[in-house]
Amino acid sequence: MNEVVISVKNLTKTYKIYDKPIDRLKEAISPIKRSYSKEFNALNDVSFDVCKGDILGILGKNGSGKSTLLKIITGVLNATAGDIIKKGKISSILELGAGFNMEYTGIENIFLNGTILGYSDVEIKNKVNDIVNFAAIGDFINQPVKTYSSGMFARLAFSVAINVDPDILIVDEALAVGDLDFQLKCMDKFNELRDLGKTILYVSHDINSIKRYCNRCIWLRDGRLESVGGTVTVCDKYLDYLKRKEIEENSNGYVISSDIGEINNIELLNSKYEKIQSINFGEEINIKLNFSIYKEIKNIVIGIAIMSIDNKYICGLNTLLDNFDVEYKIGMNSIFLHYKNVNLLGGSYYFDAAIYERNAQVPIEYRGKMKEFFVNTPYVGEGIFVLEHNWSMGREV
Ligand SMILES: Nc1ncnc2c1ncn2[C@@H]1O[C@H](COP(=O)(O)OP(=O)(O)OP(=O)(O)O)[C@@H](O)[C@H]1O
Repeated sequence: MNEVVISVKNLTKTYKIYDKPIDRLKEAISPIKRSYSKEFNALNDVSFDVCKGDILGILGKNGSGKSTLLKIITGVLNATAGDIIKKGKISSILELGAGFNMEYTGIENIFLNGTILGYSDVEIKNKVNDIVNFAAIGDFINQPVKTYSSGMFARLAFSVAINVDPDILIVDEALAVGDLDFQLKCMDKFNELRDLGKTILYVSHDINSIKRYCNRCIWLRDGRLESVGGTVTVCDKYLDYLKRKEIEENSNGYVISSDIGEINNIELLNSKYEKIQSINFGEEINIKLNFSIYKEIKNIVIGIAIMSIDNKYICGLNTLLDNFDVEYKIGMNSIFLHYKNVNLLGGSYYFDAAIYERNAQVPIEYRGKMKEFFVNTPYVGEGIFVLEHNWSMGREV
């Protein structure tokens, strides 16, 4: 069991919200202590642990409470309730240069920040050269920071945060500071800290970068901890949630029906024809579609499509395209569709199913979003699916 370096227990942060600015004053001077505010929980009973060496990704939409959580962890904000236990020096790139004094020179600010972090003068002197070289802002290092451009300011602040040898580093989307050279240096430093086994808390809206760097994730939703666990699982759940939010409610279950036939249900089966609830990446599966035909009709076509939950058309197959004759009888029928390798990337998808007349033009019955399924995928690629592939250097395969 790894050593826990941050333990967050039942953390709640409550703000008072006022409809009008004047209400704040009215409340402050009300002789009968009348309330003019509503309470709002930016964080609501959040608990999780971070272990030494974890790179914890923090996911959540705008306003979900990520910065509030990080500010409480770094100590610039107090919680309303709950506890945090922290072990080690925390350096944060959360509010770049928040601890800087604008009248001081760059060098003086390096000492100021180092002292705030608890380093002695001698320890800071040993780090100054690294910080100055990393920031690479030339002679400006001896000028007051109020004369800096915003880019220079960010470079120095970033350089201090990342070079002070923290035990725990908090990075908030800020790795994209400065020009390409500086970004590459930052990424190298980030990798170096990771390889040294430092603990990193990383907030980003770029889910692929979270998947690339983090081993664990938390997802905050409206101030509550919605999910905590392995990166791929939490990211895929979060992506599903984002996609679902995007699609309109009324796009659920598009149906066309007639009295000629009916689609009864779809079953998801593994290669041994046993029922399954979810699919593992690359798995061989079978789909059993049960349908009924009530009236004689010349030839029918069966179609099954896979749609992503944000309604992208992933793969549509039908018996006409595959030259497969559907030999139906009046009454209940079953047809099987065999997929060899389901190389879909992780997340939720739907099956649409349809019965068409012989030209696959007119639907006898169409059932949209008929069955939802989930694909479990390790982090093997980005996008929607992974084509079978291999790499080679300097020669054709
Ligand atoms: N001082 C404050 N008074 C009232 N509400 C606040 C205050 N500070 C933050 N909030 C609210 O708390 C919620 C959480 O804010 P927070 O900045 O933590 O979100 P976030 O997840 O970091 O968002 P983003 O991704 O946009 O940075 C938001 O609804 C925000 O409006």
